[in-house]
Amino acid sequence: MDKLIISGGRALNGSVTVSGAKNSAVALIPAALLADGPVVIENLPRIQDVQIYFDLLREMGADVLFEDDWMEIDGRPLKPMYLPNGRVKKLRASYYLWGAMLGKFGEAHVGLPGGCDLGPRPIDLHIKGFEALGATVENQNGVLTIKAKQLKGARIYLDLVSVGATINIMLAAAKAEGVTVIENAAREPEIVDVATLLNNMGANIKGAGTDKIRIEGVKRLSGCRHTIIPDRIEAGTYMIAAAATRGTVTLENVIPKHLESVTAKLREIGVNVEVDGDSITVCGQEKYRAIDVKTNPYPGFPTDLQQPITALLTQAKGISIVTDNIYGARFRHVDELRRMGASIKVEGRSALIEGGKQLMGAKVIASDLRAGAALVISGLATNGITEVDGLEHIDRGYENLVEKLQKLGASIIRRKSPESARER
Ligand SMILES: CC(=O)N[C@H]1[C@@H](OP(=O)(O)OP(=O)(O)OC[C@H]2O[C@@H](n3ccc(=O)[nH]c3=O)[C@H](O)[C@@H]2O)O[C@H](CO)[C@@H](O)[C@@H]1O
Ligand SMILES: C=C(OP(=O)(O)O)C(=O)O
Repeated sequence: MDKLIISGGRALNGSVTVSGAKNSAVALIPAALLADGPVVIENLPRIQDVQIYFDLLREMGADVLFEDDWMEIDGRPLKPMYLPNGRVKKLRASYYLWGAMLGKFGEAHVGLPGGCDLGPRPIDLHIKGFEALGATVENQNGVLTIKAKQLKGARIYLDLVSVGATINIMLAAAKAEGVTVIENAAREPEIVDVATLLNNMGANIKGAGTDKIRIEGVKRLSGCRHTIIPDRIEAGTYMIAAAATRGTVTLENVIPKHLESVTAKLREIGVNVEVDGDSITVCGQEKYRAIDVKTNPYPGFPTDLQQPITALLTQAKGISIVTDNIYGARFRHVDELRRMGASIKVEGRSALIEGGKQLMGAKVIASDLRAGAALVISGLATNGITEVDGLEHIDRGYENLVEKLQKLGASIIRRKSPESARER
């Protein structure tokens, strides 16, 4: 397997352009299948999750072209085929094929998804949503068969705020008969992005970005062009990396509003953050304060930056408490940070970090995407050599990570395994 080799202790300096959002991309691609015509999606990140989706669409028989940062998708040749596992297990967002196929054909046969192992990731709310729209849902050996003669709009209250369930219901309801109202909907920017695409395709969706979304079903959706929003999680990762290495980094192509919770928490730690139009400059400082961080649905602090900010807080003198209210077991990075000398205790859904100790380079393994980001940040900020294994997780969500960090002055290389060197 490939590894990252980081020679840490150098400040990151310069500017970095943020890519299109992973969690939008992987929802917009299946959404495009609902159109009776070609949809062009621009600003797509070149990441593994997008590549897997591209391969999946080809496997399903869609006409699809993927060049540079855009993809043209024509779902007209598609048939409601059986997708039990294989690629659908390689990413979380294959769950959107349930909503997209159900909305398009009135039936879907798609296996349970994969994605980051963050502890239990139930799908009961997705099922509840499809059933409320009049579908039957059967789980046969890990494959969901979802069917409806005619999807009918309904009022659906989500017991928990769920990004995936909110988007899946929007996909299924866009062409349903009548009006669907999602209450306690997720408000993440990626939901607004998906609603924007669907509306450009001819859907009638109001309220995306609030906790009440109203979808009036339409008969037909057509092709259009859409540009993906910037990835707030990628941006947040570089903001935290700049702070951890005491560098000065400007992030270009961001929507600062999407990063307000991150900006607020970095300022509380003592990092200087300046916002200017669609760029943010982060200026690291010598000394940091220990703080508490609680993850919550948007606009709260994102769980996807919980692991990276934990890495930064190992440098803040005192005790910080990081609580993950979304994924209470998302702490597999902690053992690896301990290997680097961090003093962190996990109690329930919180990590207690005794910061201010000098970390050291070590051989560590990324157990999931953002654990990988946390380990890279620690490696960059720590004197000595850090080797990060488990790159298949990092590749799922960060476009050109090594190149972007090298441009900021980091000493980081990807060492190819003999197998992957042979493949090239
Ligand atoms: C592809 C994608 O967009 N992934 C994101 C999405 O994941 P994902 O869509 O899987 O996460 P959800 O927003 O659905 O999960 C939020 C919470 O609801 C719970 N839940 C969810 C669905 C369900 O049917 N039942 C249930 O109990 C989950 O266990 C979790 O505690 O949102 C997460 C929370 O912001 C992010 O970490 C992921 O990066
Ligand atoms: C958890 C994440 O992704 P996924 O839901 O795709 O596994 C993530 O992006 O941090």
